[in-house]
Amino acid sequence: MSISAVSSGGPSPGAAGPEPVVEMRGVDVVRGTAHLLRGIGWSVLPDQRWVVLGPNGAGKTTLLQLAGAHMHPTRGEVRLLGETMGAVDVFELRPRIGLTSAALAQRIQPGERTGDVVLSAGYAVVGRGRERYDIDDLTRAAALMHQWGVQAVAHRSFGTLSEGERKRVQIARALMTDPELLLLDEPGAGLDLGGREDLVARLAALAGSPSAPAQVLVTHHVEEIPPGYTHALLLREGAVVASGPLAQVLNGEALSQTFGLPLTLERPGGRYTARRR
Ligand SMILES: Nc1ncnc2c1ncn2[C@@H]1O[C@H](COP(=O)(O)OP(=O)(O)OP(=O)(O)O)[C@@H](O)[C@H]1O
Repeated sequence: MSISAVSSGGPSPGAAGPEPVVEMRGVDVVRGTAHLLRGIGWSVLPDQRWVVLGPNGAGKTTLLQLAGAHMHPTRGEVRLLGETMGAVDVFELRPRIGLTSAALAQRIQPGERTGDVVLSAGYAVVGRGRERYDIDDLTRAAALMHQWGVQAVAHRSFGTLSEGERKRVQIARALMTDPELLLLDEPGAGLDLGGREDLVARLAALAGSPSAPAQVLVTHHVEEIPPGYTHALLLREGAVVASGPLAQVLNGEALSQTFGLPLTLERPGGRYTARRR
């Protein structure tokens, strides 16, 4: 099997510009009496890199589940890679979207060989079974493991890796299918300072690559926003506080409103930092 030949989702003929990879209109997600998301409107273009910021329980993971075709909205329209959710086979859509999350990481058996965790992504399975891989797959997996600094641990079992190595293995796996959209749910969670800085630098390099997919990064921490990210969506209690180009929407006032406490935001050396006012 070759899993590297995936269309790049370019502009449709006659269209004024590139088609959004994510488009949400009037989206609500309701569970019982709980409104997880309300009235979400959001559009992500192929060359954009978005950070989604918000406190615990704001609805960030729910938003990423929708964008990853792992959930349907209760109301409203979600279009992913030009397809409308509800009118498309999600099993055809999901390989075109790379997703990393704590929930997916928990499905990886600690005894799985790390190289197989990356390689098996094309079959949407965790770990190697009876699948057959061709030389292109093996070459791509090796290149991605090199790019994410985990080639040296390819033969180790996943359970023996450090948290930083695990996070980078998951991103390499998410990129294995050459996705048109990469969704990263709190990739910096649980990392020490060195691990975080290494991850931010690698994500900044990916953000700067013109051939890289559209990217959406969920985090609680402005310090984790990689240089090169272009847009921000700020969420609070399931609703959008602000959304748009990073330089326009990310400021102390919007951040204070999002997190519900008075904050100042600074950007020394191209990196953001926030503290209580
Ligand atoms: N099935 C469900 N039924 C009721 N409430 C739910 C359900 N799933 C999630 N929630 C609630 O919806 C809210 C949003 O959850 P979500 O995981 O999207 O938030 P989050 O912003 O990712 O939070 P965190 O930063 O803590 O990971 C939370 O209050 C959560 O408890």
